[in-house]
Amino acid sequence: MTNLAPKIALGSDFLTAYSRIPKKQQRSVMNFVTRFRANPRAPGINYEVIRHARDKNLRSVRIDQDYRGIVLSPEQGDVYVLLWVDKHDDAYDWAARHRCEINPRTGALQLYESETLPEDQPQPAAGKPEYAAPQPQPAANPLFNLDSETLLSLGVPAGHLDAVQQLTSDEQLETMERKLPVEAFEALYLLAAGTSLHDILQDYGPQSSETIDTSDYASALERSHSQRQFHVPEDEQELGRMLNAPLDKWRVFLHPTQRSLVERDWNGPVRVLGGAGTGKTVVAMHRARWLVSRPDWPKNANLLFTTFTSNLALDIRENLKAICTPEQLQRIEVINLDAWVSQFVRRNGFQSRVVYSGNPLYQESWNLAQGLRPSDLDVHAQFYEEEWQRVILPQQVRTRQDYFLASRTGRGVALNRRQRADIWPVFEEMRAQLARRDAITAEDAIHQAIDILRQGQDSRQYHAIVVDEGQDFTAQAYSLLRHLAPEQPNDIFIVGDAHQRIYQRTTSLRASGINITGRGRKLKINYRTTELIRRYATALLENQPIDDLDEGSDSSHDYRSLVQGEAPVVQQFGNTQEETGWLAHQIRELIEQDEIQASDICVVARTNYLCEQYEQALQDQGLETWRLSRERDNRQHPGVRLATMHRIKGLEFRAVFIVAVNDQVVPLKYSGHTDDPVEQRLGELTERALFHVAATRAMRHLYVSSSGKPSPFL
Ligand SMILES: Nc1ncnc2c1ncn2[C@@H]1O[C@H](COP(=O)(O)OP(=O)(O)OP(=O)(O)O)[C@@H](O)[C@H]1O
Repeated sequence: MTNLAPKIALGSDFLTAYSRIPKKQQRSVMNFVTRFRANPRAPGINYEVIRHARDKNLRSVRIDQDYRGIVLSPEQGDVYVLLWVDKHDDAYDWAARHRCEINPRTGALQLYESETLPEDQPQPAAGKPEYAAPQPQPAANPLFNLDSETLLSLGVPAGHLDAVQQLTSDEQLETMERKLPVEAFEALYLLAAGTSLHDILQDYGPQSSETIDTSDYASALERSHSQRQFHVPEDEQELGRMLNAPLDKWRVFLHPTQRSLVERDWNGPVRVLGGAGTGKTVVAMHRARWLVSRPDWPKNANLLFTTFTSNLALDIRENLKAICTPEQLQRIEVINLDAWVSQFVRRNGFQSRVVYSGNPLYQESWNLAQGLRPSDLDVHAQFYEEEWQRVILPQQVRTRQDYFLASRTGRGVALNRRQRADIWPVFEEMRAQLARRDAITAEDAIHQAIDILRQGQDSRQYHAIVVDEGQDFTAQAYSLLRHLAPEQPNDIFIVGDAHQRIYQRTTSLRASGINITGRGRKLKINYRTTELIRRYATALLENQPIDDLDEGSDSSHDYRSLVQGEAPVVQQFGNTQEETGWLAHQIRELIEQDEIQASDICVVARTNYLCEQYEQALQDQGLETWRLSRERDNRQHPGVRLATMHRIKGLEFRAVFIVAVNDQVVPLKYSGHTDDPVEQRLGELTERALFHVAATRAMRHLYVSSSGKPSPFL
């Protein structure tokens, strides 16, 4: 397929190279790219042949006196791909070592390093699966027992088959990373890590049975395997956005497994799982953009993009600006669900304020309701709070009669009918006390919202809904969402990860009327943390029952990071003073030696009180600090960040210090002790999940420290 207008693509590596050159030259590159995009055949653009090039289709172009761009400019077709930019000699050197070609099996446009000259390169017949390159001598204990044909189908270039078949260890494979096309390395890495060949071929192998034309670059650019590395900007605005944030690769380069979730019609609700850092939020944002930019998106219809925490909603609102046009943005309403519910019920005449368990109005009401506890029931005070949270609110038990019928599955203490009758007044009183204060729980407010919708009092509807942090939504919240979007294709798209559930208990989508049968998917590549940090964080939840938001279970055995780096550092100290001394020293080293910005370092503690203490200690040692609040973290603001484990959810930092991981702190010894073994187990799971969330925020460096007796989790 050949388009009439020239096709201009930018490579991901081009943007990385561009981000590294001085600002002044970046301006020249910007001007050049704009001119180039307007007309790549303009007389002022001189394409120079590169001597000793491994790839005969690469040319250099002049940016200014010192800098050169490297462009893939094949003879056939009208396609130009900007691959690299650098100082003159470095650019030529880079160009001499690289190839950019269409893989004859997968059809992906691939960029990789090659040692062979074009004439020495073995050429598999395009698209024909009976490639008969000279079979290399396999190693005695090969890492991969795969024939050439299979390796080609995984995206390994013909010129590297021999080297791959000679590999005998993971370490050797890692040394080949730079030489292999990114997707071929990824496929081999995952294979070596234990993913089945069948699964790898599904994700990385040929995506159709079409015969690949290795000279048709325009078609190659349309394949999702190419689009993780190469992007054709839609217009001048998009080009500007790419060059203004060259390292925010998530804006344009989706992984094929991410893109396959975003750019397609789904015949109903979809649930996407994925460990921390696998790009769930990125996928959810692209999905929202894709939906509202469709030509058939109804005029005046809106998409609801909802989250559990308000902080994440703030971030998403900001980040959507980077990928959406103003018209698309107007169609997307981003709001955390509690805020949405609160606004909705108020608009419909209910003036109650939504309150949570830490709120003084809530606490006052609770204390008064506790006065009605029967004296002869031998249960701990905490039992009532648990009963309220696990039975009364989720099932919307409103009368004594309802309570007799309510399911108490999963509660550790059995209650007979008389006992239920005896304790019911406590909960009735709690609601009455809240009402007296014009307050309502979030759960009751959701119930009210559903009632309003059921009665047709307000007919608010969205054409589609996207949910992030799906693990923290209650069954009732999902019922509400079900009422807010008509059942139709592409109606609800949910991303979540129960390993990170820190606010609620298990959810069942199907029990809330959201049927995802056949539409459950999973993301497996962690883009954020190093593999060793990922493993450490995952081990914190080993052997714990983790659900899939829909009555099934989820495992993390196929979740990986391809980023190499140092192992997490775990340190134990005799007292807090020693720990904070070490902390300040490490932070200084990161800033001075590793050149990490203070604002890219976060110290995390279990409670606000601990955050205050550690903040003071750092300030005493002369370090500037910044406490993360409910506001969006503005990285322009200087200072080492401090946050609780709850607050750091959804964020990421180059270095994370989890401090005071002490006995009685992690897990936090609650003031209200529970006797219920089920509650104890779930409480511990939540504490582990919190620790896991904190650990998975670290991109490159993770430090975990304790003083005094360490946490049993260490
Ligand atoms: N296709 C991509 N290309 C480049 N970077 C990506 C891509 N997808 C995700 N990332 C980056 O990976 C990191 C994690 O992404 P994101 O926050 O969407 O993951 P998540 O699964 O929602 O994480 P968590 O559940 O831990 O909050 C971010 O820095 C994001 O920019």
